[in-house]
Amino acid sequence: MRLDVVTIFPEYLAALDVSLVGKAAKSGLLDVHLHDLREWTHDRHRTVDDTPYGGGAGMVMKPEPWGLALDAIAPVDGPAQPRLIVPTPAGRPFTQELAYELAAEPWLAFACGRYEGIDARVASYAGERMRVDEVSIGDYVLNGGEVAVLVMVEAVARLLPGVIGNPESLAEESHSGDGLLEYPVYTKPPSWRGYDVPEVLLSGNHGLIADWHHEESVRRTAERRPDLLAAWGDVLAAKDDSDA
Ligand SMILES: COc1ccc(Cn2ccc3ccc(-c4cc(N)[nH]n4)cc32)cc1
Repeated sequence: MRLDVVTIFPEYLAALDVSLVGKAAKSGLLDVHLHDLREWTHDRHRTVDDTPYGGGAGMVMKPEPWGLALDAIAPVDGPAQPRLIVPTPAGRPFTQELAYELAAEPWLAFACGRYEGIDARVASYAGERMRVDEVSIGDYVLNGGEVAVLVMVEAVARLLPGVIGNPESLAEESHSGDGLLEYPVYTKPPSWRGYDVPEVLLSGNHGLIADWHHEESVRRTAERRPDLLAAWGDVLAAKDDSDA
């Protein structure tokens, strides 16, 4: 997979060279290209923002540098186009499902906005030749898109074959598809500062352990994410109807 990231703070994305994503990049599973948006400015101050039409606080990122950046990275007459991901508080939710979808793409480009966002015409212009998704990583407000890109790149990269050591672990994770949160995990020692590992996990009885895992997942989901449990209940009800 090729990844292009355009930002006015390329140093923010240095984290992509670390750990899992860094390993994927070094092993050729990921081909990461970082770009400084100011490369595509031509005034003395390398200006990337201006005041918003319609008034309002803050500044908006000018469309011209973004248009030049997109044309340089993904030429109009090029053999392929990337899927463009634009982090924004006003975007569609980033979910594990979307992470799997993006992991199947051969080429992703990420546009990191700052200020109050990017001139809306940039997404329209890009949309003429590539799929554009405006994506939110959660209902809270960041100062820019860089952190959101780090989140999404990590969530996507770990799904690529060969990136993480134990692919089976992907199936058991929270949000991995059964709709429940992950059960609590333990390792040695069996007793630590007065806290003991649940007996069942030391029993070697795989059936009881599986039951305990499921019960703990349901308990945690009911406690922390009742919204997921409601959805899970609907799935079960639909399954019962179809089995009836
Ligand atoms: C109109 O309201 C605002 C508009 C933009 C901003 C700052 N900002 C600029 C670019 C940018 C990209 C992503 C995000 C973001 C994404 C999520 N889930 N939270 N925050 C924030 C971003 C603040 C507020």
